[in-house]
Amino acid sequence: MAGETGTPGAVVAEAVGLGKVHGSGSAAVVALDGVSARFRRGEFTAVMGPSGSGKSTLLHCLAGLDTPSSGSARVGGVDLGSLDDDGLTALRRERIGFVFQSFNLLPTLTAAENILLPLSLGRKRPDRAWVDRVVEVMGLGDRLDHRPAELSGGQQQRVACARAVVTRPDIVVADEPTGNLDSRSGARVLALLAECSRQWGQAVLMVTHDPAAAAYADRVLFLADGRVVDEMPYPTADSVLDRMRRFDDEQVRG
Ligand SMILES: Nc1ncnc2c1ncn2[C@@H]1O[C@H](COP(=O)(O)OP(=O)(O)OP(=O)(O)O)[C@@H](O)[C@H]1O
Repeated sequence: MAGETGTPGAVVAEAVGLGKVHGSGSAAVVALDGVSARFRRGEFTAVMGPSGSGKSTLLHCLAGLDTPSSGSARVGGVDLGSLDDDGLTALRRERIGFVFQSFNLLPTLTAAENILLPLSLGRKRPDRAWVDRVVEVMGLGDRLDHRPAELSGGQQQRVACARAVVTRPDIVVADEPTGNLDSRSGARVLALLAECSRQWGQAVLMVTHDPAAAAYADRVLFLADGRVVDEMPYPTADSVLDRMRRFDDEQVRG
């Protein structure tokens, strides 16, 4: 399986006709309505769209954190729906890295212990050179012994990023990773995500509302009402902003 997903440009994650309905009866909300998309090794994808368009739900389904109502989510050729709880936990730990807006660090552990946590949970030996490189790119060398409460928001998010990539997962999913950060910390996090895809060959999937953040990606998928409505390769902040304005105009006219 590692060989299959190790080739540059290989599809490492895929949404196939993904549908998700939250709730039931009169309270049912269609969050995803048949989303199909492929995510390749070395490709950084930003997911954008209005509030409630299904961005987080798509990320959660692809990361095995939510179960689709129809269609399938695949990572490394494995249909997540075919796995039992233990299989899903192992796949998430080994193949998927997560970065959330809320950091989700363990408060009693130091930065170094938080970064190495996925390896210790998987009983894997750290690759020292790799860990050092991640820590260097994140600029965390002098903060490793600090606990989360002793770190700034930007530093905490960089620890969360380092933790997400320390196992060299096939895919890194980031849900508004810069939403709570000042622009300098945000730029650092985005630079790491870009390096993950360009230098280290991971597929990176990031939800953002910020055109400047999306400009770090190789392409943007635009969602509306639970569907992929457009895709933009080689985005710039201006081209993304322009596209978003046209969506707004279309909605007003429609
Ligand atoms: N657990 C849930 N129960 C019920 N409805 C939900 C649940 N999670 C999401 N939804 C609904 O599904 C739709 C899609 O939500 P989702 O969070 O995926 O959108 P989003 O594009 O990420 O939004 P935002 O940009 O505001 O974060 C929304 O209408 C939302 O209210």
